[in-house]
Amino acid sequence: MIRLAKKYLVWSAVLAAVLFLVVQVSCDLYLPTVTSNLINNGVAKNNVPYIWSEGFKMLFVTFIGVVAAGGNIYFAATQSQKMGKKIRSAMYRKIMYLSDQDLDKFGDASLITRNTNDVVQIQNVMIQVLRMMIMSPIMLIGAMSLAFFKSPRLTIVFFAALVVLAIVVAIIMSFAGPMFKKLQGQTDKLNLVFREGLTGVRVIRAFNRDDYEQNRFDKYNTKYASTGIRVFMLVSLMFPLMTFILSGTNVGIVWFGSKMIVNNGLDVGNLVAFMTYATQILISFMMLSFLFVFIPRAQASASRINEVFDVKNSINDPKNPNKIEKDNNTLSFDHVDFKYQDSKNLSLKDINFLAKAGQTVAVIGETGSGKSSLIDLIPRLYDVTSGAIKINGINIQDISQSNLHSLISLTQQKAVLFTGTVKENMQYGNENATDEEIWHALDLAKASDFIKEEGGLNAKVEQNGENFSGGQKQRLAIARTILKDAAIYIFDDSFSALDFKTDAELRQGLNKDDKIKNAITVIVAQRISTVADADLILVLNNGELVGAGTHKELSKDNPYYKVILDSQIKKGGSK
Ligand SMILES: Nc1ncnc2c1ncn2[C@@H]1O[C@H](COP(=O)(O)OP(=O)(O)OP(=O)(O)O)[C@@H](O)[C@H]1O
Repeated sequence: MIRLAKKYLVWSAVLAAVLFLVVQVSCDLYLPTVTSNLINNGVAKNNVPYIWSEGFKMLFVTFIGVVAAGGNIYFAATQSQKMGKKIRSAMYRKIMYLSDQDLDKFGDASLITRNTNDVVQIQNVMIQVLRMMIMSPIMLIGAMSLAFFKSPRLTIVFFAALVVLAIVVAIIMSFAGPMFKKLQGQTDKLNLVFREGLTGVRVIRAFNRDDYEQNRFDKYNTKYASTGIRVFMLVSLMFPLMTFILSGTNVGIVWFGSKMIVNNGLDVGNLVAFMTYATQILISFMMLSFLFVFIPRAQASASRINEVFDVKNSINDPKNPNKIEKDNNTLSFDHVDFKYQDSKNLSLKDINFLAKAGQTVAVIGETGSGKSSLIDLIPRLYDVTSGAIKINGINIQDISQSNLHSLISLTQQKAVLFTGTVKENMQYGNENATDEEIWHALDLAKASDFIKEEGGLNAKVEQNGENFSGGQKQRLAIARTILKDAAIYIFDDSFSALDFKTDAELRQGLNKDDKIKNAITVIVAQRISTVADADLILVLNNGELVGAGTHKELSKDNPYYKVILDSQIKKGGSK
């Protein structure tokens, strides 16, 4: 947590919070002395003018104390909130730059918990640190010295109380600390199950697994709740125990104090002041102990946040990058092997091919054969395990990622749309695109008809594009891809949600478009009809390239391609 505080707190504001606090504590510590004087020299001696002057002094000191407390709360609250804001943005920025490989290590649910719940834990503790953690020690030392000054013998009473209090706090903390850590881990699991349930709600209903999922959620929810109940019960125990100790201390002070008034000539005013100091000391100690209960919880959150900040991006830019311009480009795979981090086997083995500007490369193969993996390597969502991917003969690892991404336009298997308008979604592809260009892209993607019906470019796109059908979402994603002026257009199984007629019309349209005609197009598909026109068809089987050629060549003598072809002819789905 210190590391996060060092980086994200503004030290001048922290200093201001401390200064206000010092003023507040000084006022709080001075008040019992004024009270004591008022009783000893005013009330006891019936000196009314003195009572008035000390009374005004008390009011003035209280007013200054309240103003200083306000100042401290202002700086403590704004600093802790701003710290939270900065951590959230920094973590979001970090996550945006991490490769898929790095993100896979955490999982979505955990990253969301870290960026919300964990940051809130730190914010909550930080405001207390900027108040209590600074106030309590000053108050403790100040009140102890002043109380000792008033009556050294009576201090023995609250020293005894402090020892009892310390033992109680130590016992409670030793149990509560690990439980708070456990609670954070359980929050992660709860969020994971909740998120899975939410995204898979249709599947759950279709398979009638509502009860099963409900039970699964309840299991984690119960675990979370029971840890929560145990830890908060434990922490709540501190209140009655401390009140008991506090009251006992006051009884002790009054007991011994009254004897000392009779036998040793202790002033009544000094006894009253002493009791106030004793209360201040015990309350400061209580506050400090509470903080020490909550700090381990925030510390656990801070470690989880730091884990994200500490991840070294496995995909980096070179020190002296080459530059590739968008002009008559080539794309080649040169003995490419690829293995996912946690996987034992290679997902792609020795892939070689070359595509030139104006050509369409299609990738076909059965489920799990490595088609998406091959596509994901081109924009460096993952890096090759060995071999090289080259554009214009230059290894893509030798150019900057921004240069690489400027050359590529991609539609992924699952169409992703953002909340906003159709126009805003389209401008992801090209932020300067005119309405005319957007309509042209929508026309090509066979999306203009339903967008007109929805009310045009300002039609709303809801969360995850849920106000559009699967096929409509795909077409919008395709339109966005087309809108970008790129050297390589990639469509990962993007045509599968389209009917045969739309699929054929859309591809014909693409072939006529000036931008796409002169670029390299890479299409992943399951249907022979989608790939048949391609200049080069790559057939993948179990991560290996088992065929490369045109439809004519492959249908003649490639057994793998023929199996796919035959299966689709039988289903009546061939060209
Ligand atoms: N993130 C991942 N981590 C580990 N293994 C993965 C990951 N993604 C895919 N794989 C594995 O890599 C292999 C190739 O998967 P890939 O998604 O590339 O196949 P695909 O041909 O695109 O399949 P589909 O047609 O079903 O989309 C599969 O064996 C799969 O289990």
